[in-house]
Amino acid sequence: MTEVNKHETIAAEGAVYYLFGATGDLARRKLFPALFSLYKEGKLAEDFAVVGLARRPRTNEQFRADVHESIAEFCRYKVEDAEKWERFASHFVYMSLDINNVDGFRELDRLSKELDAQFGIPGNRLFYLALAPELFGPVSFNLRDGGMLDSHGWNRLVIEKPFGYDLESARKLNAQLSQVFKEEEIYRIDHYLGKEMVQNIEVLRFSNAFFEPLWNNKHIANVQITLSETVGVEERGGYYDKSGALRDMVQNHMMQMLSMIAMEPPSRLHPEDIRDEKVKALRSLRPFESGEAVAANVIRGQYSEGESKGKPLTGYRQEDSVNPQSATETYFAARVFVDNFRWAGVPFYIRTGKRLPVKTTEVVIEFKNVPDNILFANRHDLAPNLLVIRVNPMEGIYIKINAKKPGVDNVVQPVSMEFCQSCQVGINTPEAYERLIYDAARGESTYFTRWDEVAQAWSFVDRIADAWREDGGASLQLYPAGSWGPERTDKLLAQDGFHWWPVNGQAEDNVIWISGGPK
Ligand SMILES: NC(=O)C1=CN([C@@H]2O[C@H](COP(=O)(O)OP(=O)(O)OC[C@H]3O[C@@H](n4cnc5c(N)ncnc54)[C@H](OP(=O)(O)O)[C@@H]3O)[C@@H](O)[C@H]2O)C=CC1
Ligand SMILES: O=C1O[C@H](COP(=O)(O)O)[C@@H](O)[C@H](O)[C@H]1O
Repeated sequence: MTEVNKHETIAAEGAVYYLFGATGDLARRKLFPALFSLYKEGKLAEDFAVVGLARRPRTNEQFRADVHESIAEFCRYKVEDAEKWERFASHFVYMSLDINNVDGFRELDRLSKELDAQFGIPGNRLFYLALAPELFGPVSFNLRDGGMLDSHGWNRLVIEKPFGYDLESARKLNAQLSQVFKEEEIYRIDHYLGKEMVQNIEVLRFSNAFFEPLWNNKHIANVQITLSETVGVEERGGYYDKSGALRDMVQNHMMQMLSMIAMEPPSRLHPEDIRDEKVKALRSLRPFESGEAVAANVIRGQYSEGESKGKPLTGYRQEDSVNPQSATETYFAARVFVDNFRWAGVPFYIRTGKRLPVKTTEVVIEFKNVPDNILFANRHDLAPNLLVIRVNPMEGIYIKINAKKPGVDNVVQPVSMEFCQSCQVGINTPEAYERLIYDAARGESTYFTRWDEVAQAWSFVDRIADAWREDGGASLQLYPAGSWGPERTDKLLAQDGFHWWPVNGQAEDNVIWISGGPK
């Protein structure tokens, strides 16, 4: 085991995990594999049970076979042998239940008591809602009315995104959940917060003398956040066409990453102190006060037909379950400002889109240049220092610095030094959902979004959505699938004298890599 991976394993307290939506896509691709990984690593001991819940009928055996199939396909650990599998699978049971029928919840309570007794579980209950958002309210009411919240242990509600469609609907949803659960019992998932390198942002900032003193507008020229995807809308057109990139990626993942880069250091490492600082950063975002401000700073794109690696790609409007006249954005870019003492005047450029050339999530911190120095032959074209945080799929950081080119000419050349975390511990290790389920089971809420964060992010995003609604689609720009989005995105930075830095390790040719170079 490498240094990076050395840690003490503490099993979460025993609990029953209620997986609502157990026959769905998220459970199959993410949740079953995450539970298996936690079990393999000893983070789930033997005192747990998983109850799969959905309407369609399944026997326990069929359910366990589904779980096995999902693990074989998606889990980073493999099932070793039949005996070990049987032991793990014996913790899984299935119950057919319609969320709208309270009687089913009473029966679930009876089953829960049997499971508590069978596995020695002290009445702790974790409800994971992998369901369409309109079911979050009804399921909460029926959990309460069906007597599911009256056991001796704790109750926790884990809910998937999207948390509402706008601020108003999010408020309504929150009001429903608050009738049943206290804020500290609600764990709102943003899976980006479960990613290793997103969590690493705080560590890099606050534990390095190299970075901490420079983390402000005196030394940072701009910040660039890219969340690019090569996939199109795939089979999720029904959901995505109503959502678009703004609601699907910006309101949650992008705002969370931005708040972690911009936040002040918390005075204590307590979840509430950290979340207080994040919400303060979100509150400092300069709101777009008019349609003109949105038009000048925000780019809204949609992919049209294009190609990638010689393969033709269809346009968004030709995708299944998408309105052929859709004005939904599959691309978003913006220049935003955090109007506080630390960040005044520093542009944050953010972009996300589907059908872009590479799958990558990266943050680039571009530092201001040093004053002109007469000693250097090429002093007028020194490259700025960069700190690049690679979040996904490759994890790690690299910094770009300037060094003397060997020889007598006093020429300065850019060199990069890299810490490649993926090279040490593998790609996407551990998966975000593992960390988040484990945290929820331990009552650790730092990497879940608190209501005021969600509300603040919606109020920022709603102004953009309002402006777009008013312009009736006029601001939508098409970009060929497989390209880097509408051309205007480059102009947004050029106006300020900047450009997007290459992502996905596509560093410029003239950079020398001190540690092997990007993978
Ligand atoms: N899939 C993904 O990658 C991601 C999903 N999410 C979010 O996770 C949630 C679930 O998504 P996903 O798994 O893709 O959705 P699916 O449509 O694949 O699954 C929905 C699940 O809900 C169950 N269900 C629907 N209605 C009822 C009902 N009345 N009573 C009981 N169960 C019901 C369905 O089972 P049955 O029909 O048998 O009742 C099914 O198991 C959504 O909020 C989504 O936004 C978030 C990020 C990524
Ligand atoms: O939440 C979502 O995230 C995924 C991208 O997640 P990543 O971990 O693969 O970067 C995105 O494809 C999806 O549309 C969105 O709902």
